[in-house]
Amino acid sequence: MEGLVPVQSAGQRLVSPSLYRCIGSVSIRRSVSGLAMDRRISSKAPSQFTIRAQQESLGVASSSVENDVRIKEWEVDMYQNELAISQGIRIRRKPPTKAPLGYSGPFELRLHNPDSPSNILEEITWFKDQEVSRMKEVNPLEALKKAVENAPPTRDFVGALRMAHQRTGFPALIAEVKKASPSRGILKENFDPVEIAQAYERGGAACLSVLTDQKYFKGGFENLEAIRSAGVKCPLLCKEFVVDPWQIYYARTKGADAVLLIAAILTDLEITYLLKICKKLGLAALVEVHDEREMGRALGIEGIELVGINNRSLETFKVDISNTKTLLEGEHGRQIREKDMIVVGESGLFTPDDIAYVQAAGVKAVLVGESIVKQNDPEKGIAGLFGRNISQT
Ligand SMILES: O=P(O)(O)OC[C@@H](O)[C@@H](O)c1c[nH]c2ccccc12
Repeated sequence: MEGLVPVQSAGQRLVSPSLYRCIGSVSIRRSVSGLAMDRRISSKAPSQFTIRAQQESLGVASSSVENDVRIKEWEVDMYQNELAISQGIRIRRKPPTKAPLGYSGPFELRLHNPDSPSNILEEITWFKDQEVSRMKEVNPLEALKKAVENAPPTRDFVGALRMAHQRTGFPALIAEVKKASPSRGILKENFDPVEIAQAYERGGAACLSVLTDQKYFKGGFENLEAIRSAGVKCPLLCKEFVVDPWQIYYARTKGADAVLLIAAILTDLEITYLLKICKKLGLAALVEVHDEREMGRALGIEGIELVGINNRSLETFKVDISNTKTLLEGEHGRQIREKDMIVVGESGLFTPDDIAYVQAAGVKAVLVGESIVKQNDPEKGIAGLFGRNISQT
């Protein structure tokens, strides 16, 4: 990684934060192609010193140099999109922008991309990108890193799932604290996250999942914090749309024990880096897949312990619990057993038959929101979902 264009030097930023991200002392780029691009740019892009020297000696207008830098930034974003597409990722991470003035290069021939989001997942991802930029200004990464040093230790999310599975003989339950969703609207009017979390814990949940997205799920980081400080013992999954390492640090400071990484929006290299950050911070990571291709990608990434199979497409909202079975058949299922990974069956589970169905398919855990959060008494909701009391077996 040496020899990169510096992220910042002499108090003046040469490239935008979207190009380079700092994790500890290591500067990383957002994509595999980015690694190649780093080399390309580092050999071509002048240092700030050189830029200034050139400007002074040649009298070149600084705006033209800035435009060159803008072109490079834009091109890198385009390369990143190409890489994501090559991995079967349909979600574009940012709205397409027109090439900067004076651009000539490999993307000239590219067909025009529609500039409105093509589905809800893409819309959420675009919004998240801006939201995170705003949040970063209030809470810079350096401050979060300091806060993490003094944060209480995390709880063992994966261990809690394994223990509950052994104890009950059922898939371990990750019970979701969820007020609303774009597909189902408001699920519970009088929503008290702490009360719900405590009821889930009494009902035998192994872990909890807490939606922190405000705009689309009416969740919040304050819910995560409140549940944590109310003395709930279950490990907590921060249910977010992670597109930036900063969000992982932030989740850790707010009491998360695990985070969600959605394969539909992250490249393999991003998942790899984010897993490393999770490990460094003592967090578990639930890597979510929805189709065969994403499952294949997840199996090729080193260090994944928990894979979630979402039965709901985040692009179309279609729910089909046979997705869990399909993705666990054949070679993928064999590799999962061989690696002793825990598979979590996610979404659309309502009855003891549903639980039995995904268990027979091979899951050791389930992630359930709607069917239990909607009940007047979520504790009883859990017993209804499993067909028996799973709190003391
Ligand atoms: O409410 P359900 O159908 O039981 O689903 C829970 C959970 O699987 C779902 O909320 C979910 C799965 N993956 C996500 C990613 C983002 C937001 C939400 C989700």
